[in-house]
Order: sequence, then C-alpha cells, then structure tokens
Amino acid sequence: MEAAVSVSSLRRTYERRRKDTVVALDDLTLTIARNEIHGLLGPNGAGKTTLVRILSTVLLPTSGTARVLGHDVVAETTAVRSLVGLVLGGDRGLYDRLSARRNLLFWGALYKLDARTVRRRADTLLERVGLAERADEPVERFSRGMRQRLHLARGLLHEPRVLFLDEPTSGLDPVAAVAFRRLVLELRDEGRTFLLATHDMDEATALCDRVTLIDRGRRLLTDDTANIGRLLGDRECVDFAHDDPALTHALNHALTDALAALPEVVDVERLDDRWRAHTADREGSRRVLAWLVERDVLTARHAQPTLEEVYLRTVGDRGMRV
Ligand SMILES: Nc1ncnc2c1ncn2[C@@H]1O[C@H](COP(=O)(O)OP(=O)(O)OP(=O)(O)O)[C@@H](O)[C@H]1O
Repeated sequence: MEAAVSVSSLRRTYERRRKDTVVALDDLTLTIARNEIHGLLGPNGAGKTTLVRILSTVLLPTSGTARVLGHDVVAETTAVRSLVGLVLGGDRGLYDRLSARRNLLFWGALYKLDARTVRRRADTLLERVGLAERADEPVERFSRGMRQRLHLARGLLHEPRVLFLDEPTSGLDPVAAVAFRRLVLELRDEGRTFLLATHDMDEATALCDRVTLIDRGRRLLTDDTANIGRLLGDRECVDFAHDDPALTHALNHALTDALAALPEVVDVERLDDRWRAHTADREGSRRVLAWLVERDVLTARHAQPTLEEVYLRTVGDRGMRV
C-alpha cells in the first residue's frame, strides 16, 4: 500500500544576502505509514517548518521528491492540497476580529467548498473541538487553547486524510495541551495520518507512534517512540541544590563523592546553579531523591533531559545550535 508520506532525497536551500546559502533540508528521506502519528523533532532551525511547508505545497523543494498518498507535491499540487491539512501553532492564520464560525466560513470559501457544505462542516467541527458555545464570538477573546482548537477545526474543514501540525501546543497550558492531544488521537482513530513537528519531547512521547530526529536539515534517526523512550530512560537524572543558592556552591565534596559512589549513580556533575546526578533508571532516581532528602538537600527534583541533551548524547555535539 502507498505510504501516507514519502520523502526522498529532499533538499531545500534559502538564499540570503551576500550569496549566503542556508541549507534548511539536506538530502532528507523519510516514509510515514498511513494512520501513523509521526513526530518530527529537532531544535530551532532544524528544518521542521520547511518540511511541513513543502509537504503542504506552499513551498517548493530545491531538489528531491515528496509524495502524499502517492501524489507528487510539485507536479500534483491540486490533488495534494485536497489531501492535506496544515495546523499551525500560535497566532498565525486566524482573523482576530472575525468570529470562530466566520473564520471557518472564510477558509471554507478558500477551499472552494460550497456554502452549505461549509456551514454544515463548521457546525460539526465547532462542536467537535468544544467551541460551539463560543462560535460567534470574535477570536480575539479566545484563550490560546481555544485558538489552537480552532486551528485544528480549520485544518479539518476540507476533510484531509493527512494532517501536518507545526508546534500545535506551543504556549498552551498543560490542561489545554492534554485536551488538544486527545482530539488528535481521536482523529487518528478515524483513519487520519499525522506529521507532528515539535521540539516538545513530552508531546512526542504522548502522541507519536514513531519519531524522526532531525538537525540542520538532516535526518539523524527514525524509530518507534517506545525506543526513544528507552533512550530517555537511560538518561534519567536528579537535579539538586541547597534552598539557599549561595550554599549550593558549598555543597561539599564529601556529599557529592558519596553520591557518586552509590551504585545507582552513573555520574555527578556541577551545573551553573545546581548539581546533577545521572542515574541508571527511574528507580535509581527515586533512591537518589530519598538519599538527598535524608541529607537535607531539600531542593532536589527528578529531571528529564531535554531534547537537546538527548541529541547531544545520541549524536554528539556536531555544532548543533540549541
Ligand atoms: N524564508 C527564509 N529565508 C532564509 N532562511 C530561512 C527561511 N526560512 C527558514 N530559513 C532557515 O532555514 C533553516 C530551517 O528553518 P525552519 O524554520 O525550517 O526550522 P524549524 O526546525 O522549523 O525551526 P523552529 O523550531 O525554530 O521553527 C534555519 O536555518 C532558518 O533560519
């Protein structure tokens, strides 16, 4: 069966002033199966938005090919547009002075859907994303979470089978983010495919079947999320400091040496304003937390390494911008 998305040797460069060329995508090859939620993870400037824009047919690649459900994004733009929906994060793409419903009617007209169909779908979608009661209020009164749900409704108006989500929950509070993710999972259960560009590791872990890590336009790895989770599991750590920052410096070597000698501790390192103990697993972190609390080191917390740290540990520091 044809993949939902297949990208082959895709390259995109941007010319900047003084003939300075930025390579945003560099020989990228990637396949996303139908009905998959695929995470695209990478630090700022990795090329995520560029890929999503090419797949949505709003940007041309410099070379290479990309297909959505078998259709070439350059040669078969119209077919691809009817198959894909783009959901942006933040304030892009909504008209603040218009109501939620009017925003949808406006976008429906752009998709050249007939007015009755758009009205019907707008009603259904507003209900579905939990905005029916606020549908006729101007969007400027909406919270970020409500805007995000409206973005999603907009992306679904023409009933696309493949959705591209670019940082969809950036700036959302945790409750709104959870509600948004639940909607994504429901939509997947109806047979849709998702490509989710994010630099939020938690989001990727919560939603994605597989993830691809990219950096500087190149694919570093693609794997099942469970495997990436194991990778993270190997990188457990506990951050600790004295309540009084001045005393953190004074945490004596006897304490950190004793900590480093514990069997569950892999390494202890000094960060700017705190210390970090790397542990073998979650259970190890728990024991280290208890050990620290017993010794009156009260500001200790279980920390997950950031995506950047996973990058650094996975692929080494190759001049990545973080
Ligand atoms: N219109 C443009 N003109 C010039 N350079 C650009 C343009 N758009 C993107 N770039 C550059 O291309 C590279 C990839 O950018 P892109 O926005 O695709 O990355 P990203 O992974 O989406 O980053 P972010 O997480 O910050 O949104 C960056 O170096 C960026 O500065």
